[in-house]
Amino acid sequence: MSSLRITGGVPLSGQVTVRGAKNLVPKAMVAALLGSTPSVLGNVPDIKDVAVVTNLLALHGVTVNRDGADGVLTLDPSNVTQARHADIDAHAGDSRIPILLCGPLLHALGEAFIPDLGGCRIGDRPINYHLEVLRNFGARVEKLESGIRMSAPHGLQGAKIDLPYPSVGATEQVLLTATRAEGHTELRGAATEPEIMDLIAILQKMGAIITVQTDRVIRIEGVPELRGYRHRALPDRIEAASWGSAALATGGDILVAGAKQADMMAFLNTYRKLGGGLDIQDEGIRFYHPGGDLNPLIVETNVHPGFMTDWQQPLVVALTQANGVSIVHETVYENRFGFTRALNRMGANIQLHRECLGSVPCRFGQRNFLHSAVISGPTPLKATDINIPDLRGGFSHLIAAMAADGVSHVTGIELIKRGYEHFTDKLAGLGADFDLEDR
Ligand SMILES: CC(=O)N[C@H]1[C@@H](OP(=O)(O)OP(=O)(O)OC[C@H]2O[C@@H](n3ccc(=O)[nH]c3=O)[C@H](O)[C@@H]2O)O[C@H](CO)[C@@H](O)[C@@H]1O
Ligand SMILES: C=C(OP(=O)(O)O)C(=O)O
Repeated sequence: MSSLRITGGVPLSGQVTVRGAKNLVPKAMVAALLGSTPSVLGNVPDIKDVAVVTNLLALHGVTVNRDGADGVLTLDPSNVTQARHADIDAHAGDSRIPILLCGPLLHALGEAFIPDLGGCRIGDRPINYHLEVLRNFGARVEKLESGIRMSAPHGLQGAKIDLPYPSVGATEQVLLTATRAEGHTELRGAATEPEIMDLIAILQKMGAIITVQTDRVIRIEGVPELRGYRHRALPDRIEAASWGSAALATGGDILVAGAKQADMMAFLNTYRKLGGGLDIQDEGIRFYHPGGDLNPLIVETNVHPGFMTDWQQPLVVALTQANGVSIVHETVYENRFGFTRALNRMGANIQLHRECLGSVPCRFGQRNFLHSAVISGPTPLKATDINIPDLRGGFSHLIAAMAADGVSHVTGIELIKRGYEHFTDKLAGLGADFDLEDR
């Protein structure tokens, strides 16, 4: 397990490049299973979640060839086969993606098995919406000791589905199942994140008929066959925002090449109100600390087009340096503030509350979840030893260590490789002072 010894106090300055979005690329890879011919996906980052899905697809007979330099994947689904449960379980890693293989495998093989899911430990993260959706399409769902087995002996039929919450994964579940189902599907309460729209674009390239209406309604007309696609994945708006937060927290200046303004509007507004400097260009976005005080803010996470939940953890580190009291109301996950314990050990002043401290409708009020944070600043941060808890909390710990006075020892950095491509190379390129230790 690798660890980092980070000497803080160095402003991060320079340029990084973000490539394909962690929250789109693995789904696009799964979509290739629906095609009768090979697909080609470009702008693919070298991250662990892509490696996990590559292995899972290979277990099911899909050949995945990668042109490493350009990040181009060629996926050939012509020999799809059922994989052994034990093999799937061993390769599922800490990814959320296996659940999305169900629809395509049910179409291709009439059966599917998914292991218990991984992903960031930021709440219970049930899959009840997914299972309900698949039952609505006609799948039989059986809970096993090690996961869930599904079958669709009579194929899959279009359905009317109303999601209780605009779940990204459940929306993807519907899209990946309905496009080849018999008949029409109407989805109400759909998520509309940029990554969802990019997946819809991919499916349309394959021959799917998908209409995105107003008020989160999506209609899909099932077709008997889909063909392979050629697509360049949209950039990772979460990694871009993470580097922006790092620039502010360390007093630096980072040009994020590839960052796409249209996907980050809510983040950019918040960044500007916080007092961060922005230079929005066609090829990327420059994030910088302009000097002077940072302004305290009230930030409420929400589904798109609101402030994305994955943006909040790195931004909280910058809020610890704002001149006053800030509030973050996390309305998407019930347990996403565990990472603040390490920040408080470093000298931050973050108090967690069970109340909804904001006006965004939230499922967690009065349910004993510490899902609102009150952050008092500015507080100088002191170096400490940190073990990374999850992907975004881990990146926030890296930012804090780089902003802190002294030498921090950060372990468990493998988790960060799930969603940040070559992040130690990028940190070195930005002037960070650290040593990588392999244990
Ligand atoms: C791999 C990937 O794309 N991950 C993203 C995806 O996660 P993921 O798709 O897992 O997130 P969802 O949008 O489904 O989850 C949102 C909320 O719905 C709840 N829920 C979800 C499904 C379900 O069956 N039952 C249920 O109750 C979750 O517990 C959570 O409280 O969207 C999240 C919200 O933008 C992001 O933070 C994740 O980075
Ligand atoms: C929660 C996240 O990822 P996942 O859903 O893959 O755990 C994230 O990217 O912040």
